[in-house]
Amino acid sequence: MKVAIIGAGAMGGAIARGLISSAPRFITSPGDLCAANPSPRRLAPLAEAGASTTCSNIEAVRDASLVILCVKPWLVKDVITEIKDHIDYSYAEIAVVAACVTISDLNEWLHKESAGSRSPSFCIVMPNTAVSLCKSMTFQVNGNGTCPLTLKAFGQLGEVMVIEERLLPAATSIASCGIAYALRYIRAAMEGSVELGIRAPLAQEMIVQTLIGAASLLQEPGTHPETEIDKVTTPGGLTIRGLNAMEHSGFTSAVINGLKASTPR
Ligand SMILES: NC(=O)C1=CN([C@@H]2O[C@H](COP(=O)(O)OP(=O)(O)OC[C@H]3O[C@@H](n4cnc5c(N)ncnc54)[C@H](OP(=O)(O)O)[C@@H]3O)[C@@H](O)[C@H]2O)C=CC1
Ligand SMILES: O=C(O)[C@@H]1CCC=N1
Repeated sequence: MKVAIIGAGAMGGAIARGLISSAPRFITSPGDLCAANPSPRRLAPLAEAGASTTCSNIEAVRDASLVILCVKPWLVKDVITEIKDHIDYSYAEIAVVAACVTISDLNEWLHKESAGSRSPSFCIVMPNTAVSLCKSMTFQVNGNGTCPLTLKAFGQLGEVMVIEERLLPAATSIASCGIAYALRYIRAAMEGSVELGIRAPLAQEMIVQTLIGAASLLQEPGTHPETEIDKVTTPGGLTIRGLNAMEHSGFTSAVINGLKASTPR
């Protein structure tokens, strides 16, 4: 089965690396993947990993069963116009990875006279950059049909939730942008650690393991962040002083404001 990735930038490249590393679970071998990008420099590492690469979007989508479109949102319409006549709507699925496009936009852009009234199977997919390590939180909004190939592909690349379109803006902010917010917390904690005399690489190791622990605690059934925080905060102790100082600096408000600011309208 051929998978085409159109746009091999940050996200397309990460998806390609994730699919290659998870072979043979979705693609049988790296050669089943064809990545297209205008500048060859993005393609070189994928070619080295065994994927087929091309600067022609049309060549990439020919005979593909799954087309994953990963270009900037404002290019989606033009790229669809370029490739749609070369995609066989009778079997191919189209997964569009782009913020701020809607199912209604895609319905209109994907329509082609030659297909009569046949609509392609398509969906919007919103992963985060951890797809490259198969640890993404990905959302899928189906436009037409259930898009089982897309679900299976992204299921190899982490967790997938099929959601309603109305939830996608918030979900994008929480997880696709949110991975950057989590990383910014880590950077902030590293800066604090350096001020406290810990070298940055050692601080990074300490903080990352602490966050893995925190996330793992919350993966246990029936728990909640505040329940776990209560276990840490000795009355009159150290942690509550730190938490209160963070709140005086607006920690919770900063996070809420950030999530709201990055929710597409
Ligand atoms: N980055 C992220 O974490 C996330 C991104 N997204 C979505 O993914 C999409 C891609 O974003 P991102 O990967 O960050 O952006 P990038 O700019 O990193 O990648 C876009 C790629 O598309 C290529 N490109 C430009 N024009 C065309 C074209 N006509 N045909 C084929 N490829 C083309 C670019 O090539 P060149 O560099 O040669 O111009 C570039 O490699 C966006 O719509 C974004 O909303 C969604 C979730 C998370
Ligand atoms: O910042 C952005 O617009 C893209 C979409 C979600 C994550 N990155």
